[in-house]
Amino acid sequence: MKVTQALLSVSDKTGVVEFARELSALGVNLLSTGGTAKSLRDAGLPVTDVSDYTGFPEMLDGRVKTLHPKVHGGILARRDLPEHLAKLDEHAIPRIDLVVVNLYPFQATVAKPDCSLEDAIENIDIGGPTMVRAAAKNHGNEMGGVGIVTDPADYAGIIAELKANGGALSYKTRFDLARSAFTHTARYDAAISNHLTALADDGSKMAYPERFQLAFDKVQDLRYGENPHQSAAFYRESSAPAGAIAAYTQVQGKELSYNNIADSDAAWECVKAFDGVACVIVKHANPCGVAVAASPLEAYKKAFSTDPTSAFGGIIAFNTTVDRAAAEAVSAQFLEVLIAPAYTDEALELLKAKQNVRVLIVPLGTVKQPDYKRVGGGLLVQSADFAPITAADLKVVTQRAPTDKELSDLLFAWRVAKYVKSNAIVYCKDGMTIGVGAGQMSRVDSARIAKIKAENAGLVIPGCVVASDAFFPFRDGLDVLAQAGATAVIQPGGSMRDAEVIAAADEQGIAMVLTGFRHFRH
Ligand SMILES: NC(=O)c1ncn([C@@H]2O[C@H](COP(=O)(O)O)[C@@H](O)[C@H]2O)c1NC=O
Repeated sequence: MKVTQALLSVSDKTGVVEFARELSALGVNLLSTGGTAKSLRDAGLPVTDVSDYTGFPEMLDGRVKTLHPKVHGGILARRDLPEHLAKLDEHAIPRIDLVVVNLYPFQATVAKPDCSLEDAIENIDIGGPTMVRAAAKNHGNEMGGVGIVTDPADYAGIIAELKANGGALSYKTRFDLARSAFTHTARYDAAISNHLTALADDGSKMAYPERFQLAFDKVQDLRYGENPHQSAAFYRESSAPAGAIAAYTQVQGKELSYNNIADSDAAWECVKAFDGVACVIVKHANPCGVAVAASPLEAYKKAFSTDPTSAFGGIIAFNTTVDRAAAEAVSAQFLEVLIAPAYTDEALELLKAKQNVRVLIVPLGTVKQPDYKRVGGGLLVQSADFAPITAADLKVVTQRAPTDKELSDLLFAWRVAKYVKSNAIVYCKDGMTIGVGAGQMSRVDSARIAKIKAENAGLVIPGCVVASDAFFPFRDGLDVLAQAGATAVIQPGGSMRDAEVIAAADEQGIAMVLTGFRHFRH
């Protein structure tokens, strides 16, 4: 069924004039509301104001514009039911076959820090969603129906199809548009609900709404989940920030798996924590090698040497452009995923020889999103673990203060510890990890494991520094580090036995600094 009449009513007027011009050239009659009609008329297009069409003025400050039977009858009449079409004739209501609507900018309005409740309420669109839902519901069938366009990005495709299809939209297109339209209004209402249910009785905004709606779009089905007997898919937030792993572009390699994406996130978040050139190798969501250096090649070599055994099959991330030398070096090991903000052409050329390696480009950027964790029947939500620290924030509690070199390694170790699952103990020296103890139920065991791993890798522990993601509950963990030859420790402090732990450090000539906060990661 040919599109004969379109109603255009948009807040975001991007591209609407060009779109309407094409529609008009295709012989489509244009109806429009105040501001949109003005834009079209100013561009010289023939347009009828909805108020002239219905015989009713826009009223109540725009609260009532399109809410009229002549509009909604024209949209909602089923094209396949003669009695519906007869009813339209009886009341002299022409069909509206295409509805082009996007809504008052509620999300942008409430994102403003000084947004009042009155402002928010006035930006709740009523007539728009009513038309969107009506048109989406009546997308129809093969006999005909209404097209509903809510996204300016769809304008070009619609015009192309109308031109190719004798001025009609296929059922498939109308159905696809209807699904997008219902998503559009669902997300709009979700934003309203999230905003209004976060308002406390005194009008202040609570951090977490009483009712919480989330919006995600499927990127892809995954072959399986964490294990092959689990099904899985990957979803991206509808407003995923730049800098997040979800913003990846895959340049080559096999399809990403569930574990690849989870580990890539861990590697990417960790590598972005460093200002200088850094490389992070992750296995099972834990860094097994982290280093900073003058070049990506050197950073990789240092990171790899922390734990060559675990690096096998790892995820490798750089916070800088991967050049030919670094690409060549990483290609020499078995790796699952390589992540970086950019690659030189030479590096990409070289990586082509390893077609199984998944190569991702992700733009750099700090992500401070809330963190969600599913538990049986519920969702834990918390703010991001974002707590930058400098040397000036540290409190020296031992007789000996760390040297400048120790201090620099301590800050490096603390940054790494944030990304290691608790209990985390990280031995570091010269801007690289020496041994990583991760995910242990006891801190002293983590200290022992990190030491064993350093020894297994043939690395020299004496002279290294150590970060502990949370306080030492007893002196035993500290004693393990001291006996291994560590010379300085960074930890939050705050244990009932801090005095005992500090005394143990003093006994063994260790310099200890406290951060005052911890970095649990479960
Ligand atoms: N009240 C109504 O009948 C009504 N009909 C359409 N709107 C909205 O008015 C906006 C367009 O207005 P204008 O064309 O005047 O710039 C669109 O976002 C549309 O969703 C309405 N506004 C709000 O509810």
